[in-house]
Amino acid sequence: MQTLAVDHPLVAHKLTTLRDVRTDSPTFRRLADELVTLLAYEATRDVRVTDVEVQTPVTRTHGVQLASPKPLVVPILRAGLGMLDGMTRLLPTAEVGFLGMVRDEGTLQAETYASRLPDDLSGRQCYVLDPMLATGGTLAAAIRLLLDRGADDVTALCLLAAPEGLRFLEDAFAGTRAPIRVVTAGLDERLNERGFIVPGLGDAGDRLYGVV
Ligand SMILES: O=P(O)(O)OC[C@H]1O[C@H](OP(=O)(O)OP(=O)(O)O)[C@H](O)[C@@H]1O
Ligand SMILES: O=c1cc[nH]c(=O)[nH]1
Ligand SMILES: [Mg+2]
Repeated sequence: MQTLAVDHPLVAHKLTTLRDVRTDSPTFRRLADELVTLLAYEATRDVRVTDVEVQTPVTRTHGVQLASPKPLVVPILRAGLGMLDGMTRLLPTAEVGFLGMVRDEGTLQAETYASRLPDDLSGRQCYVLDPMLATGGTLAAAIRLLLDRGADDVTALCLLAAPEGLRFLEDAFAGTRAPIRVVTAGLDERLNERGFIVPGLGDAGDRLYGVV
């Protein structure tokens, strides 16, 4: 597994405001959206393309276009929905699948309550969106679902990742043939006793959409 923490002053600036407890939901949503577009630039570095010819007003030349089959973007509900527009802005032709997952705040185990994905993901590059990689249980279950359907390349985009979660994913997918990458805007210190990322930004779903 490869991990990339995007090191860029604009990313750091937006992430700092996102963390701030005083940032309200509308601002949080806008910043999350902007951050994803910056992360997506790095996360799609290996997106598959094919060579094409293009006629400019001056001459014919060579270029590329996104290859088939189209990439699949998979936001993990609820908080991952806040990253979808920022991603599809950069990859407008991608298809979108959905996974609904919730972590039991007592046991920290992830449960899948909704799944709307193509049955066959053979040869598909998949981009999973989830702002928080904490214990890694949610993301590991999501990546496993995609690999089981044949995905051969999975990149997760996270706003924050904890070292514990990254280690969990490393162990879970050690020896997996398909490339697996995590691209994050911030690599935080640790998890606290409630499984929250420290310093973190709190509950991403609540900050985006309100406390449920
Ligand atoms: O790495 P983990 O320990 O599994 O935790 C991370 C998960 O927890 C949060 O979702 P939550 O369960 O709060 O659902 P929500 O998006 O509906 O708020 C977050 O959005 C991740 O999906
Ligand atoms: O810090 C955390 C951990 C899990 N889920 C969140 O939304 N925040
Ligand atoms: Mg939540």
